[in-house]
Amino acid sequence: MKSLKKIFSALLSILRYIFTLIISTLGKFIGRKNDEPPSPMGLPVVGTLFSLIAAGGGEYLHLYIDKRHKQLGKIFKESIGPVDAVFVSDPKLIKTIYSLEGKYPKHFLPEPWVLYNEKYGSKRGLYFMDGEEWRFHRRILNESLLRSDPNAGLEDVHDLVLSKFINDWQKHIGNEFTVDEHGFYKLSISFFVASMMGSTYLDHEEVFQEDIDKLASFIHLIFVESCNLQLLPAKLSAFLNVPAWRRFVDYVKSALDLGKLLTEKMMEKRDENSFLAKLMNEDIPKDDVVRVVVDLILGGSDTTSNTIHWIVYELGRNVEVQNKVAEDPNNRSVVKGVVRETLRLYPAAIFIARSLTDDAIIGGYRVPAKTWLVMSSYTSGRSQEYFPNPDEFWPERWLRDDSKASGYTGVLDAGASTPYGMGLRSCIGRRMSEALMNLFVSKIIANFHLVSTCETDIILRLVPVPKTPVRLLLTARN
Ligand code: HEM
Repeated sequence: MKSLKKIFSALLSILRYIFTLIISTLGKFIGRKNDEPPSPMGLPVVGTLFSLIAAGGGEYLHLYIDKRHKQLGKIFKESIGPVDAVFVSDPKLIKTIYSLEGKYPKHFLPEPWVLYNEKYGSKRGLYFMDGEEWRFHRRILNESLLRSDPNAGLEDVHDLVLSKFINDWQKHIGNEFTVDEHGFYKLSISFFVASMMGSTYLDHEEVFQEDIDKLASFIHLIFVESCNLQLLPAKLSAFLNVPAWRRFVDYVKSALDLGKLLTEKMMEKRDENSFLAKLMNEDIPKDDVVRVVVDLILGGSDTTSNTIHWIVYELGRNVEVQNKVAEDPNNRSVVKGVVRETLRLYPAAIFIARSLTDDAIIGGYRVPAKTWLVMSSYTSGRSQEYFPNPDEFWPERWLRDDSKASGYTGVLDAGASTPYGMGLRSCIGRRMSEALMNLFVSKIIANFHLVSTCETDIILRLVPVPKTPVRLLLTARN
Protein backbone atom coordinates (compact mmCIF):
# COMPACT_ATOMS: atom_id res chain seq x y z
CA MET A 1 0.00 0.00 0.00
CA LYS A 2 2.82 2.35 0.99
CA SER A 3 4.71 1.70 -2.24
CA LEU A 4 1.51 2.20 -4.31
CA LYS A 5 1.09 5.57 -2.63
CA LYS A 6 4.72 6.41 -3.43
CA ILE A 7 4.32 5.45 -7.11
CA PHE A 8 1.11 7.48 -7.32
CA SER A 9 2.75 10.54 -5.81
CA ALA A 10 5.78 10.23 -8.12
CA LEU A 11 3.48 9.87 -11.16
CA LEU A 12 1.61 12.98 -10.03
CA SER A 13 4.90 14.92 -9.80
CA ILE A 14 5.91 13.82 -13.29
CA LEU A 15 2.48 14.79 -14.69
CA ARG A 16 2.69 18.12 -12.87
CA TYR A 17 6.17 18.66 -14.36
CA ILE A 18 4.97 17.89 -17.92
CA PHE A 19 1.88 20.06 -17.44
CA THR A 20 4.01 22.99 -16.25
CA LEU A 21 6.28 22.55 -19.25
CA ILE A 22 3.36 22.66 -21.69
CA ILE A 23 1.60 25.57 -20.02
CA SER A 24 4.76 27.65 -19.70
CA THR A 25 5.71 27.04 -23.32
CA LEU A 26 2.21 27.75 -24.65
CA GLY A 27 2.24 30.95 -22.61
CA LYS A 28 5.40 32.02 -24.34
CA PHE A 29 4.03 31.50 -27.83
CA ILE A 30 0.63 33.01 -27.23
CA GLY A 31 1.51 36.08 -25.28
CA ARG A 32 4.87 37.55 -26.43
CA LYS A 33 4.98 41.31 -26.01
CA ASN A 34 7.24 44.00 -27.46
CA ASP A 35 8.38 45.24 -24.10
CA GLU A 36 9.93 41.85 -23.23
CA PRO A 37 13.69 41.33 -23.57
CA PRO A 38 14.90 39.89 -26.89
CA SER A 39 14.89 36.12 -26.96
CA PRO A 40 16.08 33.36 -29.30
CA MET A 41 13.60 31.18 -31.22
CA GLY A 42 12.77 28.03 -29.31
CA LEU A 43 10.61 24.96 -29.78
CA PRO A 44 7.34 24.32 -27.98
CA VAL A 45 7.80 22.60 -24.62
CA VAL A 46 11.60 22.28 -24.70
CA GLY A 47 12.44 25.88 -25.60
CA THR A 48 16.09 26.03 -26.67
CA LEU A 49 17.15 22.90 -24.81
CA PHE A 50 18.39 21.20 -28.00
CA SER A 51 20.60 24.20 -28.85
CA LEU A 52 22.22 23.90 -25.45
CA ILE A 53 22.70 20.16 -25.90
CA ALA A 54 24.23 20.80 -29.34
CA ALA A 55 26.59 23.32 -27.72
CA GLY A 56 27.90 20.64 -25.35
CA GLY A 57 25.22 20.62 -22.60
CA GLY A 58 25.22 22.04 -19.09
CA GLU A 59 29.00 21.80 -18.76
CA TYR A 60 29.27 24.57 -21.35
CA LEU A 61 26.31 26.69 -20.22
CA HIS A 62 28.64 29.64 -19.48
CA LEU A 63 29.91 29.65 -23.10
CA TYR A 64 26.43 29.12 -24.49
CA ILE A 65 25.04 32.07 -22.52
CA ASP A 66 28.11 34.15 -23.37
CA LYS A 67 27.41 33.57 -27.07
CA ARG A 68 23.77 34.53 -26.58
CA HIS A 69 24.82 37.80 -24.92
CA LYS A 70 26.99 38.50 -27.97
CA GLN A 71 24.02 37.81 -30.27
CA LEU A 72 21.19 39.42 -28.32
CA GLY A 73 22.82 41.97 -26.01
CA LYS A 74 23.34 42.53 -22.31
CA ILE A 75 19.85 41.42 -21.43
CA PHE A 76 17.87 38.64 -23.05
CA LYS A 77 15.25 36.09 -22.17
CA GLU A 78 15.58 32.39 -22.82
CA SER A 79 13.57 29.29 -21.98
CA ILE A 80 15.81 26.30 -21.55
CA GLY A 81 13.54 23.33 -20.92
CA PRO A 82 11.14 24.26 -18.12
CA VAL A 83 13.20 27.21 -16.88
CA ASP A 84 12.31 30.71 -18.06
CA ALA A 85 15.10 33.12 -17.29
CA VAL A 86 16.25 36.64 -18.09
CA PHE A 87 20.06 36.79 -18.35
CA VAL A 88 21.86 40.06 -17.57
CA SER A 89 25.54 40.95 -18.05
CA ASP A 90 25.52 44.73 -17.63
CA PRO A 91 26.88 45.93 -14.24
CA LYS A 92 24.36 48.77 -14.09
CA LEU A 93 21.45 46.39 -14.66
CA ILE A 94 22.95 43.97 -12.14
CA LYS A 95 22.90 46.77 -9.56
CA THR A 96 19.29 47.49 -10.47
CA ILE A 97 18.36 43.86 -9.79
CA TYR A 98 19.98 43.92 -6.35
CA SER A 99 18.27 47.21 -5.56
CA LEU A 100 14.90 45.53 -6.20
CA GLU A 101 15.57 42.32 -4.27
CA GLY A 102 13.47 43.42 -1.26
CA LYS A 103 13.67 42.54 2.42
CA TYR A 104 13.88 38.78 1.89
CA PRO A 105 15.91 38.17 -1.31
CA LYS A 106 15.06 34.90 -2.99
CA HIS A 107 17.87 33.00 -4.66
CA PHE A 108 18.06 29.82 -6.71
CA LEU A 109 18.59 26.54 -4.84
CA PRO A 110 19.92 23.39 -6.50
CA GLU A 111 16.95 21.06 -7.05
CA PRO A 112 18.53 17.83 -5.67
CA TRP A 113 19.31 19.59 -2.40
CA VAL A 114 15.79 20.97 -2.02
CA LEU A 115 14.32 17.55 -2.71
CA TYR A 116 16.68 15.90 -0.23
CA ASN A 117 15.70 18.38 2.48
CA GLU A 118 11.98 17.80 1.77
CA LYS A 119 12.17 14.01 1.58
CA TYR A 120 14.30 13.54 4.69
CA GLY A 121 12.95 16.47 6.73
CA SER A 122 16.43 17.95 6.91
CA LYS A 123 16.58 21.45 8.43
CA ARG A 124 19.49 23.34 6.94
CA GLY A 125 21.64 26.45 7.36
CA LEU A 126 21.53 30.02 6.09
CA TYR A 127 21.74 29.29 2.36
CA PHE A 128 18.48 27.28 2.50
CA MET A 129 16.56 29.61 4.80
CA ASP A 130 13.98 32.12 3.71
CA GLY A 131 11.81 34.90 5.17
CA GLU A 132 12.09 35.85 8.85
CA GLU A 133 14.09 32.74 9.76
CA TRP A 134 16.76 33.76 7.22
CA ARG A 135 16.76 37.43 8.35
CA PHE A 136 17.13 36.51 12.02
CA HIS A 137 20.18 34.26 11.43
CA ARG A 138 21.66 36.51 8.76
CA ARG A 139 21.72 39.53 11.13
CA ILE A 140 23.63 37.53 13.72
CA LEU A 141 26.12 36.15 11.21
CA ASN A 142 26.58 39.56 9.54
CA GLU A 143 27.77 40.92 12.86
CA SER A 144 30.49 38.33 13.51
CA LEU A 145 31.50 37.29 9.98
CA LEU A 146 31.27 40.51 7.97
CA ARG A 147 31.13 43.56 10.23
CA SER A 148 33.87 42.36 12.54
CA ASP A 149 36.85 40.44 11.21
CA PRO A 150 36.46 36.70 11.87
CA ASN A 151 40.21 36.24 11.24
CA ALA A 152 41.46 38.77 13.79
CA GLY A 153 44.00 37.35 16.25
CA LEU A 154 44.10 33.96 14.52
CA GLU A 155 47.49 34.32 12.78
CA ASP A 156 49.04 31.34 14.62
CA VAL A 157 46.07 29.11 13.98
CA HIS A 158 46.05 29.96 10.29
CA ASP A 159 49.82 29.51 10.02
CA LEU A 160 49.46 26.02 11.43
CA VAL A 161 46.78 25.07 8.89
CA LEU A 162 48.77 26.45 5.97
CA SER A 163 52.06 24.92 7.11
CA LYS A 164 50.43 21.45 7.08
CA PHE A 165 49.47 22.02 3.46
CA ILE A 166 52.92 23.33 2.51
CA ASN A 167 54.58 20.32 4.20
CA ASP A 168 52.35 18.03 2.24
CA TRP A 169 53.41 19.64 -1.03
CA GLN A 170 57.14 19.41 -0.19
CA LYS A 171 57.06 15.79 -1.36
CA HIS A 172 56.33 16.98 -4.92
CA ILE A 173 59.47 19.12 -5.22
CA GLY A 174 61.39 18.23 -8.37
CA ASN A 175 58.46 16.24 -9.81
CA GLU A 176 55.67 16.85 -12.19
CA PHE A 177 52.39 15.89 -10.48
CA THR A 178 48.63 16.08 -10.88
CA VAL A 179 47.08 18.51 -8.46
CA ASP A 180 45.01 16.71 -5.84
CA GLU A 181 41.59 18.31 -5.28
CA HIS A 182 41.11 16.46 -2.02
CA GLY A 183 44.04 18.40 -0.55
CA PHE A 184 42.30 21.71 -1.33
CA TYR A 185 39.06 20.51 0.29
CA LYS A 186 40.99 19.44 3.39
CA LEU A 187 42.82 22.74 3.52
CA SER A 188 39.59 24.76 3.20
CA ILE A 189 37.69 22.76 5.83
CA SER A 190 40.61 22.85 8.29
CA PHE A 191 40.84 26.62 7.84
CA PHE A 192 37.11 27.17 8.45
CA VAL A 193 37.02 24.81 11.45
CA ALA A 194 40.05 26.57 12.94
CA SER A 195 38.63 30.04 12.25
CA MET A 196 35.31 29.20 13.84
CA MET A 197 36.59 27.54 17.02
CA GLY A 198 39.49 29.93 17.57
CA SER A 199 42.95 29.55 19.08
CA THR A 200 42.13 26.32 20.99
CA TYR A 201 42.41 24.63 17.59
CA LEU A 202 46.18 24.74 18.15
CA ASP A 203 45.84 22.28 21.05
CA HIS A 204 43.33 19.96 19.42
CA GLU A 205 44.33 19.99 15.78
CA GLU A 206 45.17 16.26 15.72
CA VAL A 207 41.73 15.33 17.14
CA PHE A 208 40.02 16.89 14.14
CA GLN A 209 42.17 15.56 11.31
CA GLU A 210 40.39 12.25 10.72
CA ASP A 211 36.92 13.85 10.64
CA ILE A 212 38.12 16.65 8.38
CA ASP A 213 39.70 14.16 6.00
CA LYS A 214 36.48 12.11 5.76
CA LEU A 215 34.27 15.17 5.49
CA ALA A 216 36.44 16.48 2.65
CA SER A 217 35.81 13.22 0.76
CA PHE A 218 32.04 13.29 1.36
CA ILE A 219 31.69 16.94 0.33
CA HIS A 220 33.69 16.32 -2.80
CA LEU A 221 31.58 13.25 -3.63
CA ILE A 222 28.33 15.17 -3.07
CA PHE A 223 29.63 17.76 -5.48
CA VAL A 224 30.39 15.09 -8.11
CA GLU A 225 26.95 13.46 -7.74
CA SER A 226 25.10 16.82 -7.80
CA CYS A 227 26.71 17.35 -11.20
CA ASN A 228 25.62 13.89 -12.39
CA LEU A 229 22.09 14.71 -11.28
CA GLN A 230 21.88 17.78 -13.51
CA LEU A 231 20.90 15.55 -16.43
CA LEU A 232 17.39 14.69 -15.16
CA PRO A 233 14.83 16.54 -13.04
CA ALA A 234 15.70 15.58 -9.44
CA LYS A 235 12.18 14.26 -8.76
CA LEU A 236 12.47 11.88 -11.66
CA SER A 237 15.92 10.72 -10.55
CA ALA A 238 14.53 10.10 -7.07
CA PHE A 239 11.47 8.28 -8.42
CA LEU A 240 13.58 6.07 -10.67
CA ASN A 241 16.01 5.75 -7.78
CA VAL A 242 18.91 6.08 -10.24
CA PRO A 243 22.38 5.20 -8.86
CA ALA A 244 23.48 8.86 -8.89
CA TRP A 245 20.49 9.81 -6.69
CA ARG A 246 21.17 6.92 -4.29
CA ARG A 247 24.81 7.90 -4.00
CA PHE A 248 23.90 11.59 -3.57
CA VAL A 249 21.54 10.70 -0.69
CA ASP A 250 24.18 8.50 0.96
CA TYR A 251 26.90 11.12 0.76
CA VAL A 252 24.65 13.98 1.92
CA LYS A 253 23.52 11.90 4.92
CA SER A 254 27.10 10.98 5.74
CA ALA A 255 28.34 14.56 5.37
CA LEU A 256 25.53 16.02 7.50
CA ASP A 257 26.02 13.38 10.23
CA LEU A 258 29.76 13.79 10.30
CA GLY A 259 29.46 17.60 10.06
CA LYS A 260 27.20 17.48 13.13
CA LEU A 261 29.68 15.37 15.12
CA LEU A 262 32.55 17.61 14.11
CA THR A 263 30.63 20.77 15.03
CA GLU A 264 29.74 19.34 18.43
CA LYS A 265 33.42 18.63 19.07
CA MET A 266 34.29 22.16 17.94
CA MET A 267 31.68 23.58 20.32
CA GLU A 268 33.08 21.58 23.20
CA LYS A 269 36.67 22.68 22.57
CA ARG A 270 35.98 26.25 21.39
CA ASP A 271 37.91 29.29 22.49
CA GLU A 272 35.74 31.64 24.54
CA ASN A 273 36.48 34.55 22.19
CA SER A 274 35.74 32.61 19.03
CA PHE A 275 33.01 33.02 16.45
CA LEU A 276 31.48 29.78 17.71
CA ALA A 277 31.37 31.01 21.30
CA LYS A 278 29.65 34.21 20.15
CA LEU A 279 27.11 32.21 18.17
CA MET A 280 26.39 29.97 21.16
CA ASN A 281 25.79 33.03 23.32
CA GLU A 282 23.05 34.21 21.00
CA ASP A 283 19.47 33.23 21.62
CA ILE A 284 19.62 30.26 19.22
CA PRO A 285 18.81 26.64 20.11
CA LYS A 286 21.87 24.36 19.99
CA ASP A 287 20.51 22.33 17.05
CA ASP A 288 20.20 25.51 15.00
CA VAL A 289 23.77 26.56 15.81
CA VAL A 290 24.89 23.14 14.59
CA ARG A 291 23.03 23.27 11.29
CA VAL A 292 24.21 26.81 10.59
CA VAL A 293 27.84 25.86 11.23
CA VAL A 294 27.64 22.59 9.26
CA ASP A 295 26.27 24.46 6.25
CA LEU A 296 28.95 27.14 6.50
CA ILE A 297 31.53 24.37 6.22
CA LEU A 298 29.69 22.64 3.37
CA GLY A 299 28.91 25.87 1.50
CA GLY A 300 32.42 27.23 1.74
CA SER A 301 34.29 24.14 0.61
CA ASP A 302 33.44 23.68 -3.09
CA THR A 303 33.65 27.39 -3.82
CA THR A 304 36.93 28.02 -2.04
CA SER A 305 38.78 24.81 -2.95
CA ASN A 306 37.94 25.14 -6.63
CA THR A 307 39.02 28.79 -6.65
CA ILE A 308 42.34 27.72 -5.07
CA HIS A 309 42.66 25.16 -7.85
CA TRP A 310 42.40 27.96 -10.43
CA ILE A 311 44.82 30.17 -8.46
CA VAL A 312 47.44 27.43 -8.67
CA TYR A 313 46.80 26.92 -12.36
CA GLU A 314 47.10 30.62 -13.23
CA LEU A 315 50.17 31.16 -11.03
CA GLY A 316 51.80 28.21 -12.78
CA ARG A 317 51.22 29.86 -16.16
CA ASN A 318 52.43 33.29 -15.09
CA VAL A 319 55.98 33.19 -13.81
CA GLU A 320 56.28 36.99 -13.79
CA VAL A 321 53.27 37.19 -11.44
CA GLN A 322 54.95 34.69 -9.12
CA ASN A 323 58.11 36.77 -9.16
CA LYS A 324 56.13 39.90 -8.30
CA VAL A 325 54.56 38.12 -5.31
CA ALA A 326 57.92 36.57 -4.34
CA GLU A 327 59.57 40.02 -4.15
CA ASP A 328 57.34 40.67 -1.15
CA PRO A 329 54.95 37.79 -0.29
CA ASN A 330 53.35 39.93 2.39
CA ASN A 331 52.49 42.71 -0.03
CA ARG A 332 48.74 42.47 0.33
CA SER A 333 47.97 44.49 -2.82
CA VAL A 334 49.60 42.08 -5.29
CA VAL A 335 48.43 39.00 -3.39
CA LYS A 336 44.86 40.30 -3.25
CA GLY A 337 45.12 41.11 -6.96
CA VAL A 338 45.95 37.45 -7.70
CA VAL A 339 42.83 36.32 -5.84
CA ARG A 340 40.54 38.95 -7.35
CA GLU A 341 41.82 38.28 -10.84
CA THR A 342 41.24 34.54 -10.41
CA LEU A 343 37.69 35.20 -9.25
CA ARG A 344 37.11 37.53 -12.21
CA LEU A 345 38.12 34.84 -14.70
CA TYR A 346 36.73 31.85 -12.77
CA PRO A 347 33.84 33.09 -10.63
CA ALA A 348 32.72 30.19 -8.40
CA ALA A 349 29.15 31.50 -8.68
CA ILE A 350 29.17 31.71 -12.46
CA PHE A 351 25.45 32.60 -12.44
CA ILE A 352 23.72 34.35 -9.54
CA ALA A 353 19.94 34.40 -9.62
CA ARG A 354 17.16 36.40 -8.03
CA SER A 355 13.42 36.08 -8.27
CA LEU A 356 11.59 39.33 -7.50
CA THR A 357 8.25 39.50 -5.72
CA ASP A 358 6.92 42.32 -7.96
CA ASP A 359 6.94 43.01 -11.69
CA ALA A 360 9.95 45.14 -12.61
CA ILE A 361 11.41 47.18 -15.45
CA ILE A 362 15.01 46.13 -16.09
CA GLY A 363 16.93 47.86 -18.87
CA GLY A 364 13.63 49.19 -20.25
CA TYR A 365 12.07 45.71 -20.45
CA ARG A 366 9.18 44.38 -18.43
CA VAL A 367 10.08 41.43 -16.25
CA PRO A 368 7.13 39.76 -14.51
CA ALA A 369 7.36 38.89 -10.81
CA LYS A 370 8.90 35.48 -10.04
CA THR A 371 10.88 35.31 -13.30
CA TRP A 372 14.43 34.14 -12.66
CA LEU A 373 16.82 37.03 -13.22
CA VAL A 374 20.22 35.52 -13.80
CA MET A 375 23.40 37.55 -13.59
CA SER A 376 26.04 36.23 -15.99
CA SER A 377 29.25 36.69 -14.00
CA TYR A 378 31.39 34.84 -16.55
CA THR A 379 30.33 37.17 -19.38
CA SER A 380 30.53 40.44 -17.45
CA GLY A 381 33.89 39.44 -15.93
CA ARG A 382 35.43 38.74 -19.34
CA SER A 383 34.06 41.70 -21.23
CA GLN A 384 36.47 44.04 -23.04
CA GLU A 385 34.07 46.87 -22.19
CA TYR A 386 34.85 46.55 -18.46
CA PHE A 387 38.32 44.96 -18.41
CA PRO A 388 41.02 45.85 -20.99
CA ASN A 389 42.63 42.64 -22.33
CA PRO A 390 39.92 40.65 -20.58
CA ASP A 391 41.42 37.20 -21.18
CA GLU A 392 44.77 38.14 -19.72
CA PHE A 393 45.60 37.12 -16.12
CA TRP A 394 46.75 40.51 -14.90
CA PRO A 395 46.51 40.81 -11.08
CA GLU A 396 47.98 44.30 -11.11
CA ARG A 397 44.90 45.61 -12.86
CA TRP A 398 43.40 45.56 -9.34
CA LEU A 399 46.00 47.93 -7.86
CA ARG A 400 44.31 51.09 -6.57
CA ASP A 401 44.63 54.17 -8.75
CA ASP A 402 42.54 57.14 -7.74
CA SER A 403 43.12 58.89 -11.06
CA LYS A 404 41.00 56.21 -12.78
CA ALA A 405 37.20 56.44 -12.75
CA SER A 406 36.91 52.86 -11.51
CA GLY A 407 39.56 53.40 -8.80
CA TYR A 408 41.73 50.57 -10.25
CA THR A 409 44.68 50.50 -12.65
CA GLY A 410 43.27 48.16 -15.30
CA VAL A 411 39.56 48.04 -14.63
CA LEU A 412 36.88 50.12 -16.31
CA ASP A 413 33.93 49.01 -14.17
CA ALA A 414 34.61 46.97 -11.03
CA GLY A 415 30.86 46.24 -10.76
CA ALA A 416 31.33 43.79 -13.65
CA SER A 417 33.14 41.37 -11.34
CA THR A 418 31.36 40.87 -8.02
CA PRO A 419 32.20 37.22 -7.28
CA TYR A 420 30.68 37.27 -3.80
CA GLY A 421 27.44 38.83 -5.04
CA MET A 422 25.93 42.01 -3.65
CA GLY A 423 23.05 43.10 -1.50
CA LEU A 424 21.50 41.51 1.56
CA ARG A 425 22.19 37.92 0.50
CA SER A 426 25.80 38.33 -0.59
CA CYS A 427 28.36 35.77 0.57
CA ILE A 428 28.55 35.51 4.34
CA GLY A 429 31.87 33.62 4.19
CA ARG A 430 33.65 36.25 2.10
CA ARG A 431 36.11 37.43 4.75
CA MET A 432 36.99 33.90 5.78
CA SER A 433 37.54 32.70 2.23
CA GLU A 434 39.54 35.80 1.28
CA ALA A 435 41.78 35.34 4.32
CA LEU A 436 42.47 31.74 3.34
CA MET A 437 43.14 32.48 -0.32
CA ASN A 438 45.37 35.49 0.38
CA LEU A 439 47.42 33.50 2.84
CA PHE A 440 47.55 30.58 0.44
CA VAL A 441 49.05 32.76 -2.32
CA SER A 442 51.69 34.28 -0.01
CA LYS A 443 52.75 30.94 1.47
CA ILE A 444 52.77 28.94 -1.72
CA ILE A 445 54.92 31.51 -3.49
CA ALA A 446 57.22 31.95 -0.50
CA ASN A 447 57.95 28.22 -0.66
CA PHE A 448 57.63 27.07 -4.26
CA HIS A 449 58.17 27.94 -7.84
CA LEU A 450 55.28 26.57 -9.93
CA VAL A 451 55.02 25.69 -13.60
CA SER A 452 51.70 24.52 -15.10
CA THR A 453 52.70 21.84 -17.56
CA CYS A 454 49.47 21.64 -19.53
CA GLU A 455 46.68 23.92 -20.60
CA THR A 456 43.09 23.42 -19.55
CA ASP A 457 39.74 25.11 -19.81
CA ILE A 458 36.61 25.63 -17.77
CA ILE A 459 33.76 23.18 -17.60
CA LEU A 460 30.82 23.99 -15.42
CA ARG A 461 29.98 21.54 -12.66
CA LEU A 462 27.92 23.82 -10.41
CA VAL A 463 31.18 25.80 -10.10
CA PRO A 464 33.81 26.17 -12.83
CA VAL A 465 36.31 23.31 -12.65
CA PRO A 466 39.28 22.43 -14.88
CA LYS A 467 38.24 20.29 -17.86
CA THR A 468 41.44 18.25 -17.64
CA PRO A 469 43.59 17.72 -14.55
CA VAL A 470 45.95 20.54 -13.68
CA ARG A 471 49.55 19.33 -13.68
CA LEU A 472 52.40 21.21 -12.06
CA LEU A 473 56.14 21.08 -11.88
CA LEU A 474 57.30 22.24 -8.47
CA THR A 475 60.69 23.51 -7.40
CA ALA A 476 61.74 24.90 -4.05
CA ARG A 477 62.10 28.69 -3.89
CA ASN A 478 65.08 29.89 -1.94
C1 HEM B 1 35.72 31.67 -3.35
C2 HEM B 1 34.88 31.59 -2.35
C3 HEM B 1 33.43 31.94 -2.39
C4 HEM B 1 32.67 32.51 -3.37
C5 HEM B 1 33.12 32.98 -4.75
C6 HEM B 1 31.32 32.63 -2.86
C7 HEM B 1 30.27 33.20 -3.56
C8 HEM B 1 29.01 33.38 -3.02
C9 HEM B 1 27.95 34.08 -3.67
C10 HEM B 1 28.02 34.75 -5.03
C11 HEM B 1 26.89 34.06 -2.84
C12 HEM B 1 25.55 34.73 -3.07
C13 HEM B 1 24.59 33.77 -3.67
C14 HEM B 1 23.30 34.42 -4.00
O1 HEM B 1 23.17 35.63 -3.93
O2 HEM B 1 22.40 33.72 -4.38
C15 HEM B 1 27.25 33.32 -1.66
C16 HEM B 1 26.40 33.05 -0.62
C17 HEM B 1 26.75 32.32 0.49
N1 HEM B 1 28.02 31.89 0.81
FE1 HEM B 1 29.67 32.07 -0.34
N2 HEM B 1 31.29 32.10 -1.61
C18 HEM B 1 32.55 31.69 -1.26
C19 HEM B 1 32.95 31.15 -0.05
C20 HEM B 1 32.13 30.92 1.02
C21 HEM B 1 32.57 30.45 2.31
C22 HEM B 1 34.00 30.18 2.72
C23 HEM B 1 31.45 30.29 3.08
C24 HEM B 1 31.33 29.83 4.50
C25 HEM B 1 32.31 29.84 5.37
C26 HEM B 1 30.31 30.68 2.28
C27 HEM B 1 29.01 30.65 2.69
C28 HEM B 1 27.96 31.21 2.00
C29 HEM B 1 26.59 31.20 2.48
C30 HEM B 1 26.08 30.55 3.76
C31 HEM B 1 25.83 31.90 1.54
C32 HEM B 1 24.34 32.19 1.60
C33 HEM B 1 24.10 33.54 2.22
C34 HEM B 1 22.63 33.83 2.40
O3 HEM B 1 21.80 33.15 1.83
O4 HEM B 1 22.34 34.80 3.10
N3 HEM B 1 30.76 31.08 1.04
N4 HEM B 1 28.56 32.92 -1.78
